[in-house]
Amino acid sequence: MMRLGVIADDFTGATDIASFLVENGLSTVQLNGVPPADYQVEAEAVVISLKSRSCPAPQAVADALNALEWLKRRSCRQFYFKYCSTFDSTAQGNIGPVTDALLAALGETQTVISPALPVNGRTVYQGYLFVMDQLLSESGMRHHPVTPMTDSNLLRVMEQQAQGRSGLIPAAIMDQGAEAVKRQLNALRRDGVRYAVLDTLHEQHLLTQGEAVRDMKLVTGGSGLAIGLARQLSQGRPPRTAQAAGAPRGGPAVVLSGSCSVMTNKQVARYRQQAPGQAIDVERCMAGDEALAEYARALRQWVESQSQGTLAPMIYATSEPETLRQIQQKWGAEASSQAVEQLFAAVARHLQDAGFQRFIIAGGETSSIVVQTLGIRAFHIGPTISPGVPWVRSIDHPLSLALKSGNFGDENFFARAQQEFV
Ligand SMILES: Nc1ncnc2c1ncn2[C@@H]1O[C@H](COP(=O)(O)OP(=O)(O)OP(=O)(O)O)[C@@H](O)[C@H]1O
Ligand SMILES: O=C(O)[C@@H](O)C(=O)CO
Repeated sequence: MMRLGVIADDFTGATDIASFLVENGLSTVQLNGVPPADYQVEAEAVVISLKSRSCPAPQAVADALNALEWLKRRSCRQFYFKYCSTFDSTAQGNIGPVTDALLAALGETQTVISPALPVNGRTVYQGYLFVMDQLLSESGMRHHPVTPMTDSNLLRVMEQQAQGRSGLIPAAIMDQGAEAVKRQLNALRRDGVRYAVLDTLHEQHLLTQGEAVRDMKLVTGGSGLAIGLARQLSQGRPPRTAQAAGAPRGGPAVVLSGSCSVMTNKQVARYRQQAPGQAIDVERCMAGDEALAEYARALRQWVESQSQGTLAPMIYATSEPETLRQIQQKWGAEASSQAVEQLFAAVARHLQDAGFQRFIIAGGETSSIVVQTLGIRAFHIGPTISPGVPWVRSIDHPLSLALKSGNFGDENFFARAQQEFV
């Protein structure tokens, strides 16, 4: 029985929520894009990952409705629209239009807005979203290159994007428990409020929210609300059974790091002291298709020659901001990042052919391109390595992957993913 269908607006965001679902007892499969109508999946929760976060609203709406249709055909009982815990949306914003379209398609008039993930420092108070100790609009997100967030008030942001009105369920009501939250949701509904923004200061608030919305047809949020909801749907079942299908295989492993985030830079620096590493030479990626193919073959040979140690060899494009700035100035940001992605794709394909079975990958775009290249359409979600980063096991191929969002994980992530789980 499919209890929950999640429509996620990006790839590592999908893996993030899937990880919280299994950790709270629901067996979960992630699908990369909407599969054909006859594709069979056995799981209590299904997460469909889209690439719609920075799309224009009409495209994002069409993708979300397509995913909804697939889930509805499987008699899915409840639906969850997953967006970023920092509410990333363009100036034209597609979170509002997608929410409106899903509500209309399900014949519903109200949903909740809950992006919070306190374990990663995202909280909501009086409807304002905080990143650690800063308002969203005063955090680094105000400079985001694609989705700069200059307003932290979620009621306002929603009303600017969507057709209906927003209302708030404040922390004081959240503290009173699920029955009080349900009463407030009903009161807001009577007042014609379509989007109820949920204050969230800590995990207990997420558990209260899960109980309050367990019968709501459509919920929306980051991955935190999934903690509360999964606890309800699994009735508190321990995670071990749900995670079993995604447990990592043994076999040769490699680390591919394509993120330049602050945390990934720290992780790469630490791992270089523990295992063999090879930095990517961007110039060789930019020298045309043949040179790139030749470079990928050379890297395959290097990885194979290094894979006798206890920890997997690493290939990394990860660079400090100043180095990256120089690369981008010389080659162009778009062209250099695409060439690096192509190189990772080619190397991953070679290593798959060479029998590598575990890929540890850093960066959302990098993960997405590698998964696509390896021909992975769906995977079971396994045990959590760090909050929001699980091991996953492909359904279509004998492969296990750890797909890390740029800023997620601790400094020792790459080594821990291998030492503590296989
Ligand atoms: N040295 C480099 N020179 C040029 N481009 C690079 C370099 N290193 C990485 N890139 C590119 O930067 C982009 C990083 O995006 P990616 O989504 O993989 O990481 P991220 O943004 O840190 O992760 P997330 O999206 O999970 O936050 C990729 O397109 C990658 O190819
Ligand atoms: O919610 C988050 O912060 C993450 O799942 C994410 O979406 C990162 O892209």
